[in-house]
Amino acid sequence: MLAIVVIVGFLILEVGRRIYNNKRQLKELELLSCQYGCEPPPLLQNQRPFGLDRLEQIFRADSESRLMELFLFHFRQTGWTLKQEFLCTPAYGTVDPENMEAILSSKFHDFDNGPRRDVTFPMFGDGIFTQDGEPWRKSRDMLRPQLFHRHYEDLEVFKTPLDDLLEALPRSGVVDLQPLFFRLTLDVTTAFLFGESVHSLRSTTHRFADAFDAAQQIVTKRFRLQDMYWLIGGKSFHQACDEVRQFADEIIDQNLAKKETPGRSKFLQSVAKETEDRTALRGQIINILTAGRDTTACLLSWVFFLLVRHPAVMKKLREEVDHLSTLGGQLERSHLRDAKYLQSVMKETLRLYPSVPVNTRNAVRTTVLPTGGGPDRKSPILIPKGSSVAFSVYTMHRRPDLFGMDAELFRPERWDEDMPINHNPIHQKWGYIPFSAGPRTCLGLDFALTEAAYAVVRIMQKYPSIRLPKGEAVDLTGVEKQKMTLVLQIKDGCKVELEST
Ligand code: HEM
Repeated sequence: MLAIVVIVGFLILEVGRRIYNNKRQLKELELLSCQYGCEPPPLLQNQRPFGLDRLEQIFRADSESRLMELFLFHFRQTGWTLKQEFLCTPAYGTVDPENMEAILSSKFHDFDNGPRRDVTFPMFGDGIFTQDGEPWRKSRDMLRPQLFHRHYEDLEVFKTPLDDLLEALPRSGVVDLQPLFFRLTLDVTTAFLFGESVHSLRSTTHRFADAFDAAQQIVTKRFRLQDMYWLIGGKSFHQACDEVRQFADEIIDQNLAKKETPGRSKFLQSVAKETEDRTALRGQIINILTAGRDTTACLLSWVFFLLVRHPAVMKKLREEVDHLSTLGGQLERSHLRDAKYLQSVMKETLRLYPSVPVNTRNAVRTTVLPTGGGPDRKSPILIPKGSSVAFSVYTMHRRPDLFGMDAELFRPERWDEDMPINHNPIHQKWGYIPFSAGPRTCLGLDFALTEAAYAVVRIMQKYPSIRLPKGEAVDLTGVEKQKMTLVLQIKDGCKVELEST
């Protein structure tokens, strides 16, 4: 009896303590709100208790391959910054360049990556992508020089994988380029990191790629559940992660054992020198492999998807590629950078289809974002400690007030015009961020654009005719079916009809 009284008493005290803390926290938040002139952002209305309809909508839109369209609709319906209640937890969303600047740069220290580390750790291990704070800073300082363009200025690292890709393509006929681009970028990235490609374009068995894909698929599902990620895992996940790790270890061992030979990876040797042990080295390598493979494969897939649906753009690009072919000598990175229209085609593709279309950060302390609140949606908003803020670069890149009334159209020429985004320095810097921006901006930006540009040129040089196959759908941009993993893929692939001379 006494025990029951003690337990009940304890429960009453605990509930009282929580109510008191909540009230105190609310009061503190109100005070801060007043101090900074904050007003609440518009609330995405729920139709069902606990925001269950939100979860339902997300699963339905995902199964219909139009998740990005749903997010775009939410922002258009509500405002460029919004709040939503999701399973009793408030969460924020924004596509305002001013807020992006705060989250990614001026208030960088108020945010971290939230559950990202726990969600991905079994697969990625410890590395730049899964770290925050001082360990992240150290990784970034160590990796940045390894990705300088002088390491691939002569394009040598891309050459053999591209030869293999062209070999794998038919002389003429219809082919789905998307899976081949995933193999290409795996071969390029492993060649760069390990000094030795896994040659997935040459072989019929893809042990590493299969394990990598299997583990990554589960990681994607864990991401969806955020704090409840631990519900998904299980034996198959850990098996796939073990295989990724085993494979990485094998290839690292082989490479480190090599003497000074051309096949020896400078990247691996340099990172090994600065890394404490094998586990840390493996972690960094898997992190970069993940960052570099799918993102670039998606860029290439969307480039060709759009080109075959826009013959005038294809024609203009071909003129530039033909001009490059007349230059003679070896193609170099500088030639690709000077190919202005090709650069605009890639820029426009990443505007409409940024490889990382949505991302999140978590507030590590209560903070203020500069805009999105109140009736005019221009007042600062308060972000309480622990809240997540999602940002949809996909939606921001389609804002007509930033890119013009034809923002939904694929038109590379816009990059030579005076777009609304150019009229405000914050918009100009933070309104177009396919590679993110600020202290955590992508370290592989130049590598990726060089790789993709080289692939486009080599493919177009081999095939004077690349067309849309008969029967392939031509939808408005954004209406086609999309597959959202950690990156944005084309659901039905990128089918093109090739014809070589
Ligand atoms: C079209 C291709 C690519 C796109 C669109 C892209 C985009 C991005 C984005 C949006 C981020 C920020 C992620 C975040 O903060 O949550 C990022 C980070 C990163 N990317 Fe890329 N990326 C691409 C290719 C590459 C390649 C090829 C490499 C390396 C070979 C690479 C290495 C990295 C690294 C190391 C980071 C982490 C930076 C940090 O946290 O400090 N990326 N990338």
